[in-house]
Parts: sequence; C-alpha cells; structure tokens
Amino acid sequence: MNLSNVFLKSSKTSYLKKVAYFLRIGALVELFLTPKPGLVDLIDSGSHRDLDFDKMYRSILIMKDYHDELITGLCDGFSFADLQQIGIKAETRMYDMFGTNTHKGYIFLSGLLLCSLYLSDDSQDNIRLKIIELSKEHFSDDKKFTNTFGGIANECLKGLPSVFEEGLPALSFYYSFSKDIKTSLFYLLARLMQTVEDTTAIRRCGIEGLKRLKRDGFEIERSILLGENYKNLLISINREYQKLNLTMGGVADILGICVGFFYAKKTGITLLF
Ligand SMILES: CC(C)(COP(=O)(O)OP(=O)(O)OC[C@H]1O[C@@H](n2cnc3c(N)ncnc32)[C@H](O)[C@@H]1O)[C@@H](O)C(=O)NCCC(=O)NCCS
Ligand SMILES: Nc1ncnc2c1ncn2[C@@H]1O[C@H](COP(=O)(O)OP(=O)(O)OP(=O)(O)O)[C@@H](O)[C@H]1O
Repeated sequence: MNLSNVFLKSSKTSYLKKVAYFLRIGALVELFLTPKPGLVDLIDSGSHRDLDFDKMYRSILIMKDYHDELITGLCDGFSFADLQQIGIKAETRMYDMFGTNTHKGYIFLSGLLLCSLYLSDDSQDNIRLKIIELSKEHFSDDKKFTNTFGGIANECLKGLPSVFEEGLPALSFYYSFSKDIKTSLFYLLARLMQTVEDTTAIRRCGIEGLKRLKRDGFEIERSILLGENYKNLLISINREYQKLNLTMGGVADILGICVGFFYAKKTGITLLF
C-alpha cells in the first residue's frame, strides 16, 4: 500500500469513528431523556420488565467494540456478507450479556449508516440511495422480514425517511428558534410518535397501539407548541402505557440516530448535509 492510500485509510477510519461516537451519544441522550412514555429512562423502565437503566447504559457502551470492528472491516474492504456477520455477532453478544433485546434495532441502524457513509460520497441523496441498496440486499432473504407491517425493514428500504424527512428537520426547526435543547428533544419525540411505524408498539398492542402513539404524539406536540407544562402530560401517558404494556422502541431508536447526526453536525463533522 502506498503512502497516500495509508493516509486515506486512516482519515476514513477516524471520520467513521467520530460518526460512530456521536451515534452512541445519540443513544445515550435518548436513554437520559426523561420522562418518556413506555420507555426506559432515569425514573423507571416504562413498559419493559426485562430492561433497566443500567442494562441499557452498559449496552450502549459495549456498542463501541462493534462499531470499531465494523469500521476496521469497512476500511479493510470486507464484503457486505462479512460486515453483516459482524452485526449478527454484536446482536448475539447483546443477548449473551443482557439476556434480552436491549439495542437490536440500534445495532442494525447504526451499522447500516456507517456502511452507507463509507460507501457513498458527500450528499444526502447518495447516502439514502446507499441505505436503500444495502437494505435491499440485507432483506432479500425473507427470513429477515419478521414483520409484515412497517417496521425497521420498511424504514430502511425507503432510506430512513423518519430520520431525513421527519426527525432531523423537526429537531432543527424547534431548536433554531427556541435554543431549548430539552424541549426540542421532546418535540422530536412527539413528531416521531406520529410518523414511525413502530413494530414494538404493534407487537404489544396491535394496530390500536400504533394509533395510540400517533394520538398521544399529536397531543404532546400541541402542548409543547402552546407552551403548556408538557411534562405532566408525558408522566400521565407513561402511566397509561405501563398499564397497557405499550412501548415505542422504534421511535426511541430513530430519535437516537437523529440526535447523533444533529450533534455531529453541530460539532463540525461534515456529514453530507
Ligand atoms: C434487521 C433486524 C435487526 C430486524 O429485527 P426483527 O426482525 O426482530 O425486527 P423488529 O421489528 O423486532 O425490530 C427490531 C428493532 O428495531 C426497532 N424498530 C421497530 N420499528 C422500527 C421502525 N419503524 N424504525 C426503526 N426501528 C424500528 C425496535 O427497536 C425493534 O426492537 C434483524 O432482522 C437482523 O437482520 N439482524 C442482523 C443484524 C445485522 O445484520 N447487522 C449488520 C448491519 S450492516
Ligand atoms: N429507552 C428505551 N427503552 C426501551 N426500549 C428502547 C429504548 N431505546 C431503544 N429501545 C429499543 O426498543 C427495543 C426493545 O423493545 P421490546 O422489548 O418491545 O422488543 P422485543 O424484545 O423484541 O419484544 P418483547 O420484549 O415484547 O419480547 C430494543 O430494540 C431497543 O433498541
């Protein structure tokens, strides 16, 4: 390998490592955001008897090994099939360490994003096309399609519209005029509750569960825009979700990705848009 190739490889590695770092920060910000209906946060485990704050926190920290391994594989020119094996191994490690699904969705989404960033040039359209291309390859095997409605597969096959068309614009919009990051994050949560086809909600409560997320997301957004005390609303919705066993893991995952990108951009990492 000549000197310029060595330089190119090390600059790509450090770029992807910075992005991966911010994706983990996004997951941490999501976890710390409190109160969140149905989800694990600083106060309770929402509707997740098998999860708690400590497990979720450690699950995010151990994602670093997975991201590092994936980035090394990418920069060493591994095939997509080999990169997928790295993702599957990370999923297995997660189940072995925590005995449950702590971050299956996030492992997949963050891995897909890192692969797509590496393989595309600097424009949002190109990264989205790459996400679609890789997702088509990943989900070509019907066995990986466990859900018939919405879900992470459809989200990825459309190039993450919940991130690029809904989440990032919503977060930037609210933050640009309020400069209030906490309320901006709850505004983002409210918008994503209305748009993400969350299969964790469907599995727990059927289509009624998804409709409930949309209705409550609308109410939270309304309350924020009217300048009301939206925290009490979030607390009471959390109590109701606990009774119903309703949750929204997909909304949480997409929120984490949006926050990761938002902070990466704020700290000056050129991220295509
Ligand atoms: C794609 C995977 C994770 C989907 O898992 P599964 O079929 O169980 O889907 P499921 O609907 O349960 O979703 C998994 C998780 O995604 C999140 N999620 C749910 N709905 C959505 C949504 N609409 N958008 C985004 N995330 C969502 C939730 O956190 C959920 O727990 C799985 O099939 C897989 O292929 N894992 C291997 C990992 C891999 O190959 N990684 C390589 C990356 S390059
Ligand atoms: N703060 C959070 N609290 C709970 N779940 C979260 C949080 N952040 C992300 N998630 C995602 O939600 C998913 C967990 O949802 P859930 O427990 O319903 O899935 P499951 O294990 O597939 O289903 P079940 O527990 O009903 O068997 C994880 O993939 C996780 O990534």
